[in-house]
Amino acid sequence: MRRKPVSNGLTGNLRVPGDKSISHRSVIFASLAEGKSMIRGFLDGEDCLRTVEVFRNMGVRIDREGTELTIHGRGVNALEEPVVPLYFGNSGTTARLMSGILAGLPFFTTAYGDDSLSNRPMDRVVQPLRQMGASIYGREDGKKLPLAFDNSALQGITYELPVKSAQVKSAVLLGGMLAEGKTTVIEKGPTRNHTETMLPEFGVEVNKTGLEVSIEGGQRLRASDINVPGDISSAAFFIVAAAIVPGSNVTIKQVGLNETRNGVIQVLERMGASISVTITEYIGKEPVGDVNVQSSSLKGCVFEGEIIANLIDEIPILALAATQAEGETVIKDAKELKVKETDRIIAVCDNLRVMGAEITPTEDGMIIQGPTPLCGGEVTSVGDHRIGMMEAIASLITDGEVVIHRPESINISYPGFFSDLDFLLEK
Ligand SMILES: O=C(O)C1=C[C@@H](OP(=O)(O)O)[C@@H](O)[C@H](O)C1
Ligand SMILES: C=C(OP(=O)(O)O)C(=O)O
Repeated sequence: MRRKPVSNGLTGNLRVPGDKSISHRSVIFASLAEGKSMIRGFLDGEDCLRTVEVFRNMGVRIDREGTELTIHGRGVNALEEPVVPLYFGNSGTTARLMSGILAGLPFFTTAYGDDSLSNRPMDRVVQPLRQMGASIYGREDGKKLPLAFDNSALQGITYELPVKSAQVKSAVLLGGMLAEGKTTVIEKGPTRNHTETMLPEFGVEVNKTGLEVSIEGGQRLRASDINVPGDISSAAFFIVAAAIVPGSNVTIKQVGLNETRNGVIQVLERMGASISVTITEYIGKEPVGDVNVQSSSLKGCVFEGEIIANLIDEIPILALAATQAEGETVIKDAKELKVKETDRIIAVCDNLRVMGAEITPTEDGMIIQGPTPLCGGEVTSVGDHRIGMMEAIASLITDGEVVIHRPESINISYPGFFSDLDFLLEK
């Protein structure tokens, strides 16, 4: 794909597609529940559609009309043994959350992923689930997909998370929901909290005190309708675009502003971006609102520690913002980037360097000097949706054409990305 730099800013109001984390969880919880759930604003990107397919293969009727799903749940006990291997595609969230469920189901399942997912660590969920009594087999002794889950009764555990990961927290809690007794997960620091805030909407009691979350096994889920807010991780691409392209004024409407997800806004504010946020409503426990951003000069900053988990998927696009900021930006404590769809430390640095950025990878992040004018060239998404979108936004400010290889990976989380971008560029 070829993208040309623009001479005008981005303007207008936009609703971005539904939140990916909330869409996955809506499908999982509604499929385990008894009764009919309607999910509105569902993200119809490839990753979330994998989660839908997984439950269809276990006998759940899920009707989809665009971004509206009707899920005809019949309860956990009505799930059927799939006759085919389950395919998780590129989706880490499907793989980790579903491992918690499959480990606790009374039948045999196998699961596999694409090349990228097959190289991502699964021991982080397999290990605690085995401690709960799960029979899990897999490549490299269960460190990697493909995995197989055999019928075994799970027992609740208390588990201290060795990594800051909402996927691992969720896998253990979901295993705990199907186990006997109580399961407690203790986090090293806050991570996105959608699992624990959404389960009560499906009638499941979850107790959270500080960094400890507990669930009693054997609880039944009842159907619930969910309205999915816009995904702040998708909005982040246009928020940064508007911040760095002169003459921009963009409002992202009805976007999720959950406090465990809004780090990108906090960091951009620290960098001097002109952003205003208005919370307009609460959908369930999720604050939702509008984010207005106008172009302004940015300054470099250091971001590290607790906020990293809160903006982990936004680091590629924040790195681009940093190339346009005055001075040095240092990103630390972000080693988890190495085990995403690609090694995002390397993918971000390699591709931004092609465009002339001064950026150096480190063990747990990167160091960026700015501001640097960016130039045209050939870059690749390396099959990683967030890298592809970052490159498309970078191409707005280069001095010549940018060729983006493998742009189709963007469909993983944002199928209408280019038409939304072009809409904001129309005058
Ligand atoms: O729980 C979730 O929905 C997610 C958690 C994060 O992963 P980790 O749990 O691996 O940090 C994030 O990167 C991913 O896009 C979605
Ligand atoms: C890391 C991501 O997703 P997942 O882990 O679900 O593949 C992401 O969307 O940036």
